[in-house]
Amino acid sequence: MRVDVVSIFPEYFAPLGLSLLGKARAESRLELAVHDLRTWTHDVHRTVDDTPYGGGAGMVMRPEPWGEALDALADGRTRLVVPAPTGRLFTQDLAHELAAEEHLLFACGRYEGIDQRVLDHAAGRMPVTEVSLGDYVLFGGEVAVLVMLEAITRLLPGVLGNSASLDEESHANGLLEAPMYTKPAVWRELEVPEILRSGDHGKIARWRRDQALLRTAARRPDLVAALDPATLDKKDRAT
Ligand SMILES: NC(=O)c1ccno1
Repeated sequence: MRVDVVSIFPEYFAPLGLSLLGKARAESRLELAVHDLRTWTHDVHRTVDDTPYGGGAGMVMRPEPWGEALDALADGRTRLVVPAPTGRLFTQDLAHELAAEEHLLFACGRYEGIDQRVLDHAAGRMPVTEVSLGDYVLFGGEVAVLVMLEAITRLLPGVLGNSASLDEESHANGLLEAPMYTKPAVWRELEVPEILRSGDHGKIARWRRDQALLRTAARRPDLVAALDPATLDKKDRAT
């Protein structure tokens, strides 16, 4: 997978050299390049914004630099992703969808956002997806791209040491995962649930499934409501 990120604050992406993301890059599972939008400005002040038509507070990012940036970076494989509060909610399903793309081009808006014509013009030549991390507003798209990149690249083959983790974690099956424990068996008088130390893998699996259902029902009833009934067995229904 190739990823290009365009921002007026490319330094936000320095952490991308760390941890698994850095490993994915080092092992060529991920080609990543970060670009300064001002590269595509031509005035002495390297202007990227101006006042909004129709009035209103703040500034809007001008279309010209973005147009030139997309001209330079997009090709026939590109999917443009624009982090914005107005976007489609970012979920594990969307992370999987984006992880299957050949080329992701992230456009980090700032101020009040990017002139709408940039997205409209881009939509004539590539898929464009505005994506929101949630119902809140950030200073810009950079932090949202960091979050999305971590969620996406950990799904790429070979990036996680043990890909089985992907099958058991939260949202892998529509539920939150069960609580996890490790040694010592007793810590500050708190014991690891006996069932987890029983060695009975069938009972352990059932306990974890029950805990996942109970935890999800308590914290995210919306996820329970969205479950496909066909994925629930009789024991699930009894939980
Ligand atoms: N909610 C978001 O994802 C977002 C992106 C930029 N500002 O807010």
